[in-house]
Amino acid sequence: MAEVEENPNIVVEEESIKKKRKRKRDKKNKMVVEKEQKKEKENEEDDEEEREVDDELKAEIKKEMKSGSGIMSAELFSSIEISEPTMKAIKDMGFEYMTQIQARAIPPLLEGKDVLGAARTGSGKTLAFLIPAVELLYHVHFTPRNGTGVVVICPTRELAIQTHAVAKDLLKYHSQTLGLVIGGSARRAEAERIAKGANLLVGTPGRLLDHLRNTKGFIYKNLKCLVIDEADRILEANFEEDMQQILKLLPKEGRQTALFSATQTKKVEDLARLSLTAPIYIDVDDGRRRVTNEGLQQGYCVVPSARRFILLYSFLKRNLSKKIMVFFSSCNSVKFHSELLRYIKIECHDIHGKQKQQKRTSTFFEFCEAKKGILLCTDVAARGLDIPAVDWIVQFDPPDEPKEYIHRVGRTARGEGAKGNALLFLIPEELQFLKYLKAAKVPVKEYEFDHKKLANVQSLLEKLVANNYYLNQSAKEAYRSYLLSYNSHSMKEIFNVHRLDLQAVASSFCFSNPPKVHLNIDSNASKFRQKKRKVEGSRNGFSEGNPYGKKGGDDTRQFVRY
Ligand SMILES: Nc1ncnc2c1ncn2[C@@H]1O[C@H](COP(=O)(O)OP(=O)(O)OP(=O)(O)O)[C@@H](O)[C@H]1O
Repeated sequence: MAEVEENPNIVVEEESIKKKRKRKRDKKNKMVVEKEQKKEKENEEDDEEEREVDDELKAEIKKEMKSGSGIMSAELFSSIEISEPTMKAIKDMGFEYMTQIQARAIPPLLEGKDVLGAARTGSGKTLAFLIPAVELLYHVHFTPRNGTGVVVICPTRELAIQTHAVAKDLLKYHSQTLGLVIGGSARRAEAERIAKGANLLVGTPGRLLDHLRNTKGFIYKNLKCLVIDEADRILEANFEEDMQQILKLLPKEGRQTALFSATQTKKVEDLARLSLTAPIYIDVDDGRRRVTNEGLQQGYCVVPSARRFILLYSFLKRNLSKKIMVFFSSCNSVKFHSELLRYIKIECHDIHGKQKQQKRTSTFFEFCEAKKGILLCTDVAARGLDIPAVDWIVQFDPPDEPKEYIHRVGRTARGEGAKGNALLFLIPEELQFLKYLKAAKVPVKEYEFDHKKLANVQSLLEKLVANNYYLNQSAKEAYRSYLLSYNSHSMKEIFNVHRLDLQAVASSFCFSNPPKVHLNIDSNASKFRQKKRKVEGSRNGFSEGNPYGKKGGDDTRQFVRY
């Protein structure tokens, strides 16, 4: 060491090394500081960017709200006064922002006002009426001893089951009780549940009336709120008698009433029956240029009657990886077509009103869970059902009116940003229906299909149906039901059974000739035929002298009228 100290050069050298090291340290520190500053700046920029994205998102939601194209609102559930247990349940469902119908309908309902709510399919109407219903029961401290405080009426059993399930989730952190009453299920178990006290009761009209009349211990004198889902349907003729009786039995004094639907009724006579008090009419989609969802691509194809099934078969075969619902006009037609498709190795589910409820329910849940598959159904599945991720809605038989078309296609493209497709089959005679769809603000494009690409299986199918007794019976019933439901179509000027070419109709049910079936077609038919003949001649050969529409001496078709 001494040697080192004595050597000035070395000392100088040490000094310079120290300086160098210090410079290096300083440089390093400077770099670290600069790096940190850069990072801070970047963070600030990120924050700024996030704020901008947030603002953009909010602006987007607001813009959508204004333009009416989206279903979401910019309002948070937390911005309205909802109890903690309900709020917790909503959080569990994963919802933060309200949909537009929820933002507009929940506040007046919470205030106890009567509401008529209209918003497109899949826009969250169920929670719009269930949240205030649950809040009402909670705030008036309903206990099982008080009986039923809220009744929710749905037109179909599956919809009631689904609404009951949503109510169950919403009541998760509440002490209030819940009940479900639907036709086709065990009446006694339902009665026991009611007698124990079901504060919120969901049901279909017939079974509800049955319990109101016959179930001992059903306390409904404390009813505070009546909700009618798919109100326009419930107030239609089929439910009229049951509804009249239900409304007679339920208390009116101090009762709140809420009506919801995608196609809301405005008929004064419907509303008068419900004794509404200064109802608030909320139509979220008022002024929108279309009534169906943005993400829904809709088309129709014109197909000769005889080729309808072949087109359906070819379509399904090409889309086996998709989730598809096919609508028919009768239970028998669903039954036959599902049997036929299974025979020719196309797996499918079927749901219709002639099945046992247990089968209907299990099919419904199976199809809900399926990633792909085909469900053949009647209009029993047209309204309200929230089946996840349906790709295609095929209307093999036309709906009774544009309103039903809207509900059917509403089973796809549900919720914000969802996509879906719809295909309507029309025979050339039915093309006028498009005019009515247009008037109802439903945008449909023509989808062309290549006739040459259709499967060449007609004669094979005819052989199959001719040689299989059960399939043959089923086909006959389906053919008959098709004609009967065609005859009862509400838009008779378009869907006129007397204009149908029966030979062609029979072909689509895989018959080589129209089968002999018993029909009970209205007597106005002959008047229509006479009138029609004068105007455009007889297209299908019906006349007084030829009541079965035979097409000449060698016509072997059999068609019996009663
Ligand atoms: N606030 C929300 N945010 C996000 N999704 C929601 C919200 N509210 C409801 N949903 C979801 O939107 C879907 C459609 O809701 P819902 O079944 O109530 O529609 P709807 O308006 O009753 O349709 P329809 O007219 O066909 O009966 C459901 O899957 C539901 O869980």
